[in-house]
Amino acid sequence: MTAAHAVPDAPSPAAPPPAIAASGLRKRYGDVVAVDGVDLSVAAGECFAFLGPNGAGKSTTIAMLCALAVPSAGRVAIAGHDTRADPLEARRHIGLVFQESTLDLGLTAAENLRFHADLYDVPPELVPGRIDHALDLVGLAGQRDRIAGTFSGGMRRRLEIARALLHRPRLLVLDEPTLGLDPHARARVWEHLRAVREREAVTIFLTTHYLDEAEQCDRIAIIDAGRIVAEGAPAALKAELTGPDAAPPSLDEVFLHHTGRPLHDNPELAPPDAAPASRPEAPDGPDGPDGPDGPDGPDGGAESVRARRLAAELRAVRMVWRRDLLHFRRDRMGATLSMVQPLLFLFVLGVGLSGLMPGIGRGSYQLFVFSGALVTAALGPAVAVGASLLWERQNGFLREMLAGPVRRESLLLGKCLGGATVATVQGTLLLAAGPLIGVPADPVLLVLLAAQLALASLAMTALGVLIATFVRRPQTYGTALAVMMAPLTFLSGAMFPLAGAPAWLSTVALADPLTYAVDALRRTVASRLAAPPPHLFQPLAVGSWHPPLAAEWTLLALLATVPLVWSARRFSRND
Ligand SMILES: Nc1ncnc2c1ncn2[C@@H]1O[C@H](COP(=O)(O)OP(=O)(O)OP(=O)(O)O)[C@@H](O)[C@H]1O
Repeated sequence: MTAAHAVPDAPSPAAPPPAIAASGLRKRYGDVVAVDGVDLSVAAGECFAFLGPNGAGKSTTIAMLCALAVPSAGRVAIAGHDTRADPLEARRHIGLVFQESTLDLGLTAAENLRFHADLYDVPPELVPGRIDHALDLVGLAGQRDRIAGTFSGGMRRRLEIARALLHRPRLLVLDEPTLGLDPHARARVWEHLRAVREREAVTIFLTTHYLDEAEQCDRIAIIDAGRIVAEGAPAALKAELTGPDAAPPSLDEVFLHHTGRPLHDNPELAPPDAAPASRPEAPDGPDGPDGPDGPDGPDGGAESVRARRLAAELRAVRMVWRRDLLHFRRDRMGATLSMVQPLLFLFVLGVGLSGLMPGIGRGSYQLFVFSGALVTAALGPAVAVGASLLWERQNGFLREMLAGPVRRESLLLGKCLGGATVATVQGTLLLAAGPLIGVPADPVLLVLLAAQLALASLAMTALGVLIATFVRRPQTYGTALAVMMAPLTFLSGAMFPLAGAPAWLSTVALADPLTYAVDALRRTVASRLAAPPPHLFQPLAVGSWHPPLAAEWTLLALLATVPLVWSARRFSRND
């Protein structure tokens, strides 16, 4: 990957800005200085390899280059865009392939690409052509409708490369693109990277532990203990070691000379038998269905930039929301299981407990617990969003979303709207059981209940997401929920009238957000009943004051927005 992409000695006035211009980059984690004053300049069109032993600072450097970690000192500009001043614009010009897979393994190859296109605001009319082109480029044209989870490791990597190229970035960053692949899969990845190089106007910056891969790049930098210890074309680095006339050493020896240890002291990373295939003929083909820059290139004034960005944020919200709905539609088992508890609540507890309460007919009691069953139906899917955020943050698609050119608030909003929609649908399904227990089949009532469920679902989702921002492991979140769910449901008055409970219990119940959701739904049901038993259907009391229904709605709206804003602030991009 050398001759056709030589680095210019000095930029001419018409030359594009460097793909990467980094100066004095430093990153400190507590006492650890991970990166210690790195300067890098990678020209547009160059292929640049970043080498270093484990822990040298490669991934940290990549995180700073991609505006995913804020440098402790120093600056980075990507294609002329400063990552501090305008991280979103800088990210628009980067296609990033993480070290670990960030595909959504439950979606097809084409769906993964489509969601990426939405995230990066690719004009919708261009998306089908770009998907075909990108899949073709990495040899996956026949696999577009296959679920990504069924792909081999090599195919996943190639799909990630296709995905990273979909928005036509100026810079393709690959963190160990062939780590863990067998020699054949490794050679295939490189074959396609070369095709990318030939056919797309893209700069490639990659880290690798394979020196034969680094050797194919225009330039190499070796980083050790956070500092760049050598930089130059592979041939020049070798020549430096021995002088121009002597037999050139291997890149291994160059690495050993600069770092004091061989790159492959980790046996897992020893060079495999098969080197990547030699450079193939440049494949024929267009720059892509819409030319090298595409029609979504840079455009005019500040107004149009603001409008474009707002549209991009809204599109990202819709993308995250649609993705959650797609998963819900595919997960029939999950949807069915989460209806079991509310049905038990309504038809088993509703019948069983009525016998324990003297003077209460079974029918009345079932009507009474109906609102609690609705909240229970929505609660499961609502709080599952917090868990899914943690799982996806740890090992999945969320990392891809966080690397995108959209604000984290948009991602969280999309996630919360997705969870709230699923929760509302689940609750609304239970509404269908209402007439069986005497809830009037009144369309106005059903619409009112569905609207309240939607608001309550958004509040429960946002509260779950907020809790998720305080814990690191999904398991911890699961434990926290297991501890909290039963008391919160019990205290909400879902099963017994709070008016009849000891004063201290009714006071504690006021701190439970579910109380307001249950009460608002119950009051709405009662408003349509001919003669609701007054001892069961007493509205919530705060001292001697009965807050009006509108106050409960307002509180639920606040319970939705405050945690959402709070979690957005806590939602760090870079861990
Ligand atoms: N979030 C973090 N908190 C504390 N220390 C960190 C963090 N991330 C990285 N480090 C430390 O910074 C140093 C550089 O880590 P980094 O992951 O950048 O190295 P690397 O060259 O990418 O390593 P590898 O080849 O193993 O992926 C290491 O000492 C690492 O332990």
